[in-house]
Parts: sequence; C-alpha cells; structure tokens
Amino acid sequence: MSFLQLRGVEKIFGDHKVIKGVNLDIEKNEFIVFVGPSGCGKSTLLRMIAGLESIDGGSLHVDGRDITHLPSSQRELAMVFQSYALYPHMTVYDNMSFALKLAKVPADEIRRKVEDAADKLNLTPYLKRTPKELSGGQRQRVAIGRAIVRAPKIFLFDEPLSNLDAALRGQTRVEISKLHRALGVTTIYVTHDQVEAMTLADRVVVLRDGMVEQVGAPLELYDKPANQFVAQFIGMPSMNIVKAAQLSQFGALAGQAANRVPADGLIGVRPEGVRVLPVGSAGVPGKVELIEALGADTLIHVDVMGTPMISRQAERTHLHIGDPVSLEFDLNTLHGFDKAGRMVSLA
Ligand SMILES: Nc1ncnc2c1ncn2[C@@H]1O[C@H](COP(=O)(O)OP(=O)(O)OP(=O)(O)O)[C@@H](O)[C@H]1O
Repeated sequence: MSFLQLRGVEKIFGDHKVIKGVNLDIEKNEFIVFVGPSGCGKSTLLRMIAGLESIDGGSLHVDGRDITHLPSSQRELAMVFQSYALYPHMTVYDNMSFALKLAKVPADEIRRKVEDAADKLNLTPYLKRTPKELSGGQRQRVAIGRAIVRAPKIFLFDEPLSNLDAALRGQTRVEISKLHRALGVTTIYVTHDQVEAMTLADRVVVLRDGMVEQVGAPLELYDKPANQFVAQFIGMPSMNIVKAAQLSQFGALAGQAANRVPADGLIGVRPEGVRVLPVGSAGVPGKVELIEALGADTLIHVDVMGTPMISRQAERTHLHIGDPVSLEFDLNTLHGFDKAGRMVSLA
C-alpha cells in the first residue's frame, strides 16, 4: 500500500457532489501539487486529507492506517494556510511552540525544536517579535515553522504564497523546495500558480470538476498530456488548438499531421512549436494581432482564419500589429486529440 492512499473519495455539500470519487497513491517523501481551475475542489480535497472536512464516501489511509474518520488532531498532519493563521498576540516563539505545549512536550525539548526550526527558516532574530512586526514572507515562514516543529507525517500547504508579491513568492518557493529536500517529509501543496506547480512538484495532480484528469511528473504532463484539458491547462501561454479539418487546408506538411487524427479531431501545438515567418513563406497564412515583448522572449499572437494562435520565440521581432505573416509548425511537437478531447497518437 502506498504511504497515502485515497480510494473513491467523495465530498457532498448539500446536494452538490464536489469531489467525485478520487483515487490517488502518494509515496513517502513525495512532493505532490494539486492544480486545477477555480472551484475544481483542490482546497476541499486537501482539507479532507487534513481532517478539516468530513469524507462522505471512500477511504483515506496514511502509513497503512485507516484515518478516513479520524479527527484532525489525531492525524499527525500539519497544514499551512494562505492566511498564515498565526496567533496575533503571541511571539514567534510562542506561535511555533504552541502545539507542542498543548501536547505536553517537555520545555527543553520544545526549545530545541523551535530553535532548530527557526534556524532552518532564518527566523532566529525574530523569535521575540509578534506577527504584526514581521513581513508577509516572515509570517509565512513562522507558519511553516509551526508545522515543522510538530514533525508531521505529511505537510499540507493551501496556496501558501498567494499573499506575497512576485519577488518574495519566487524566493519563498525556493526555500520551500530546499526545506522539502532537507526534511524529506511527504508534502501536498495546492496552488493556482503554474510555475510553483512545475518547479516544486515531483508529481502534479490535475483536477477538474472534482475528478482527477491526470497525475504525472511536471514535464510528463507538459509533453504527454492525456487530453485537451490537461494540454491547455499546463503551460503558459496555453497550447494552441486547431481543428484538424482546418489544418489540412494549410499545405502538405500540416495536412500530413492532420490526417493522423480523426477528421473531426483537433491538433495542438505549443507556442514554442510555432514559428513566425515572413509573409509568402511556405506555411499557414495569418495576421499579427498582438505582440508581447517580455524581454527574454516574445509572444506573437496571430489570427489564422479566425483561429487565434500564439508563437513564443527567443528572438525579438520587428513585426507590427496588422502585418501579414506565415506560420510554420514544428511537426515533432504536435499533439492530436479526438472530438472528445482524448489524446490520439500522431506516430
Ligand atoms: N463549505 C462549503 N459549502 C458548500 N460548498 C462549498 C464549500 N466549500 C467549497 N464548496 C464548493 O465546492 C467546490 C470546490 O471548492 P474548492 O474551494 O475546493 O475549490 P478550489 O479548486 O480550491 O477553488 P479555488 O482555486 O478557487 O480556491 C466549489 O464549487 C465550492 O463552491
């Protein structure tokens, strides 16, 4: 049995089933990230694992033990919230030691654990401060420290970085990654942020409407999405999707690829697989709609007979909005989908 095992897990709010039979196997020390559109049930599933929401169907085992209906306090898990949820009038030290005091851990052991965690999180100079005397990033580190001292079997993170600005998010993300490598504790992390998902996860779980769409290593999902939903959810900007019937009008090469999917199927191509060439080159004719010069790379939005497509290139561009261009697709990176959006092999 895997370290954490979910079988047919369900959640019903009123008459609305929001988690619809989730099966998952998570191994010890893995870093798992839940992603999916707003409202798909990421937080609910995490809270069910934490014991903060009841499990209405199915089972949850951790380390061989059935904890489906065990109260949160007995699950040996620790959760870090987006809002930090620190006690405002307690010092950092007291916030971090609170759960241990409740558990009647001896004072010298508490001190050792808190000081050790503070050291790992660069919080030693702040132990006597209260949360309001800390920055957002420092507060989040206290929340993480409070989880660490309890030596939980699993860390649960619910969008822990979403209140931080972009620079601090990046920095704290790196710290969380290092911490995971140092502590090796099984971690489940919910986020909206693609970069967090791709960089932190050993495996990403893509959820949609209360169900698991695909589970895999970040680049596995990027390179081999099981369906159109995952293909378009993973990757920024999203994978371009064109109807195969439309693509077959675009010259012999594109037609070859289009012929390998059903006539009513779809072809997907990532922005980096689309090259913008001067008008008149062999390729698919289009018109530039928007240019986003991001510095390190450039996104060129092109209208192809009413279908919007995005090209990502490392070079800067002299093109302007309204310019006619030709698009060339990298045929090695095309993805095929049937009418229902399921992946079909183009090989
Ligand atoms: N306490 C509740 N009572 C009723 N419905 C709820 C409750 N909590 C969540 N829901 C519903 O369950 C669904 C899943 O919500 P959840 O917060 O898990 O989604 P999410 O994927 O985490 O979304 P977001 O990314 O926006 O935070 C939503 O339709 C939500 O409205």
